Amino acid sequence: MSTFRRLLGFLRPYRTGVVFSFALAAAAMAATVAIPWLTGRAIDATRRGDRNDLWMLAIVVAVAGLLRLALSVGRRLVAGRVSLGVEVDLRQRLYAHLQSLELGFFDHQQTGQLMSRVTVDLQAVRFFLGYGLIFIGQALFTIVLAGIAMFLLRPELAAIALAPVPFVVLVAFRFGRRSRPAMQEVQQRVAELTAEAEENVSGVRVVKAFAREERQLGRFDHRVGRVFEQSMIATRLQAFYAPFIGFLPNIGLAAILFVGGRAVIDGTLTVGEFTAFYAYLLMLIGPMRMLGYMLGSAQRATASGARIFQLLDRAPAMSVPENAPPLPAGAGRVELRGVSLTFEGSRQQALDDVDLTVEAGSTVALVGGTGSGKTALVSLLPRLYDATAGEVLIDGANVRDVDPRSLRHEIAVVNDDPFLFSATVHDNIAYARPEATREEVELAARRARAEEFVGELPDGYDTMIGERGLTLSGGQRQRIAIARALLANPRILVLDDATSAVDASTEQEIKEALREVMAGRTTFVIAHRLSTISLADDIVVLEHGRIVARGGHDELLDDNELYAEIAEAAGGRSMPREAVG
Ligand SMILES: Nc1ncnc2c1ncn2[C@@H]1O[C@H](COP(=O)(O)OP(=O)(O)OP(=O)(O)O)[C@@H](O)[C@H]1O
Repeated sequence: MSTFRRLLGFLRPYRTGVVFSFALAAAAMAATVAIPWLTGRAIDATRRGDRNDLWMLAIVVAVAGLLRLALSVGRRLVAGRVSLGVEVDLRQRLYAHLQSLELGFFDHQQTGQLMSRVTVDLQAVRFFLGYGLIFIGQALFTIVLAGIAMFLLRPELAAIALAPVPFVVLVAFRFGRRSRPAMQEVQQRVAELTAEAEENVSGVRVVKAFAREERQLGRFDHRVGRVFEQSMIATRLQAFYAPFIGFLPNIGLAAILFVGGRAVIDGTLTVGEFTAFYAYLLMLIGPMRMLGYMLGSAQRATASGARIFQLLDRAPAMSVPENAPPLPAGAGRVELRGVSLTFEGSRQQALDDVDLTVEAGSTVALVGGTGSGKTALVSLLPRLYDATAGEVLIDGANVRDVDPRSLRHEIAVVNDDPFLFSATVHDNIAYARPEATREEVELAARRARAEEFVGELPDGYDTMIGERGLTLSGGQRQRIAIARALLANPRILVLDDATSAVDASTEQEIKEALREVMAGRTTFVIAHRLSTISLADDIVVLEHGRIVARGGHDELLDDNELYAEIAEAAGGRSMPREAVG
């Protein structure tokens, strides 16, 4: 189905509004078209010296004007409602669709590109659907009505006056064909510009830290230049075609002056009729210009629509069986059977034939060099990614067969660079359980050793945290994230480098608190410090996506060279005391 027809589909819920605004527009135009005819009769009445008729006609013209005013106000109100309604629907649909897409999709997207689609492209579409279409309808209607009025007045003159119309259609068609690809490229470049701006703002710390403002400015200027160049191409097309469409009726005007003027001299046409005719022709110029302009906006909307549909047509890759049951009750036993994972767009396997069973309630540490697949492994548990091969089972249920919401409810992940929302500390901690009481939130914060610094914030738990929590230190953010995970009260807890940014003594405190929380939960710990690894009963060593060893610290030190190396780098060969026993 063509993009244009699909766009029209968005108007379906507003059928009544659309029909109504077209009807109002048509009635307003009928009143407008009546005015030149009435004017013509008034001029003839003047020539006859008929004061009564003149008086009557003046009143009727005023009434027609008032009618037109009322109808136009009504039309604008109804059309505005349709336009804004389409905007709301489109926004909600796009946003709901984005939410339904799997994490892997976002790995390959630039935030700015997505933002541009949900803002710039959406505006173009809603403007056209809400107003543009009605303007086009109104313009066509005026041309048809004025044409009929002219034919009724004088068919042969009308034929001359309307002769340019087929050319107008032809020119408009050519304009459309040339301008659509140009507009599509403009929209694409605007999206690139938005992406650049977004990265500059998000990455402002790095930009400042390396004093690279000028380089960023240079890149931004380059993008701005690209938008300018392409917009100029589109503008040149519009600059030529739109006035040209408006110019064509002027030819008719000249012809009518000549032919009609002669008819008046010959006495076969009254001055009033001639004036009315002339007024009709003038009346055509506006709508024809409007047609040219609106056809441009139709091209823009179609280009934008294509970009929006590209997004809407991207089906979620992660399928969930219909009526999938919730995760069955259990204590959090995890089993990976022959699991492999290759990320989209990657040639290398992140996990290669991994078999791993973690008994309920136990704590396992994953260690390995960077890129060895630790994060990849734990991201399979809440089904953030699907394994390319093999099965992931939690309490005996394949994660692919259960409702992902219930699954994710039971698994909390804390990583090294947690994302916090622009909201209060309380709301950030209570993110997974907004109904949690203040006491529960405070208890979670106490356990995560966040209580003290939260108490020092200006409004305590009600302090607003800046975007992404950037007003807090890395260690503070991690503690809020741990509190958030603890409050969720999950069956399985994943701490992926979750204490990497806190100092050793705070980590020690968090660890003690975690011991208490970890009791009765299955916990995965990814850490580079031996002191954190010591939280685990059991250590799994990963290398190039494969499990190469598993066991206790001492055992692995003796048996596994890679582990011995990692342990050495992580703080020495001997385990901290509290880990023993
Ligand atoms: N979203 C992704 N898309 C494509 N490739 C990815 C993605 N995430 C990770 N990878 C790749 O998969 C491999 C395993 O990555 P993973 O993040 O699991 O490593 P890790 O062991 O957690 O490392 P680190 O200790 O540095 O965090 C790496 O080669 C990485 O480049």
